[in-house]
Amino acid sequence: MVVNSHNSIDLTASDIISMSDSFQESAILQFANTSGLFELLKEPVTAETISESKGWLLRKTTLLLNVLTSLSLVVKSDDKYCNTPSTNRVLTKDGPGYVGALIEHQRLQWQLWSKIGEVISSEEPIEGQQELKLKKDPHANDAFNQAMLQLSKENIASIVALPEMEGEKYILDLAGGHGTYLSAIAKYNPHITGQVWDFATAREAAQHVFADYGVENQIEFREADISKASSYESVKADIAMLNDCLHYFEQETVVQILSQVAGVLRKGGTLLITTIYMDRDCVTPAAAAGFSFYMMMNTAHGQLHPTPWLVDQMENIGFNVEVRNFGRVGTKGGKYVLIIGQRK
Ligand SMILES: C[S@@+](CC[C@H](N)C(=O)[O-])C[C@H]1O[C@@H](n2cnc3c(N)ncnc32)[C@H](O)[C@@H]1O
Repeated sequence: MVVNSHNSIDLTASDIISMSDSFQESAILQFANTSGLFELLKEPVTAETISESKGWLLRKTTLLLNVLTSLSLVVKSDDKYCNTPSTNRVLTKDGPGYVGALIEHQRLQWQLWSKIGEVISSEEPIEGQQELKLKKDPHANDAFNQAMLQLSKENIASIVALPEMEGEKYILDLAGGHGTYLSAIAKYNPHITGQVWDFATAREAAQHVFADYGVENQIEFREADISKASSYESVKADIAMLNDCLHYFEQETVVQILSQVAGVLRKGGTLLITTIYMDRDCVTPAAAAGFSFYMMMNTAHGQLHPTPWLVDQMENIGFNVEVRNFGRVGTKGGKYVLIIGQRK
């Protein structure tokens, strides 16, 4: 790999072949996750034990365990295999950073990703995209909501700690899905009330989360489309959140949503947006361009919006805006930001 004078990378043939091969690693990881293999590898065990407990052929089970070892997901010592500490943390159900639902959500996208040509030619949602799939596939819907919940966990403490969360406030968690942000805020401050707005497909997950946090008396779920002006009629709020959701919409709709949200916020009210950061060039950081394409694949109107463009729109609408780095820096230079808008 050579970095040339324009900072683009001159890939070698071997880089390109690795790029093409990388689907194999995804498939292996996703199969191990969905089959429950990592739950069996919390303690050192032989390939025979795994093969018997799963009903898999011993020779092929051994090959799977060896390749998982080569991928650093498992360690092999003598004849026994065992999860690495990071696999225990991230890929077993009682691990503190468990993301198994997210990996399952990715696994369920194999068929969709074989249809890039169809997606790129269609204005309408196609089979396998979220608009059609989540309504009719309870397993996919559950994996999606749990995946989003798992991803939000890293951000919750920073949102709860914002000074804006003090006092008696009415908060809207727009496209709030599982409702974890608002539940955590309401648990921290019993004077908080509010609503989580999302589609019917998120209701059950959100109601479980409200009960887990013990905040059912403070907040409620409302089935509402955040892109429709009618959803905002007669609504007033002190704080609105648009966390990780503006990438479901084309630019024109984003501007409408921001204006509608500005219209419901009281003077001095706050709009919070968490998002993956993207530069104006729509290419950097590389992780952002990848995520933008991922949203195009998963939804009919999805794409990530450049963060400076979002800030411009908010300022035009009448917000004082601040952008803070937020959460950890991801792979391929990816980073997360919290955009805070104060209504003038
Ligand atoms: C990536 S999830 C984010 C959930 C939550 N805000 C978070 O940050 O974890 C995006 C959510 O937007 C919801 N959504 C997408 N389009 C919507 C719309 N037009 N109206 C309401 N919710 C919508 C989806 O159903 C999904 O729950």
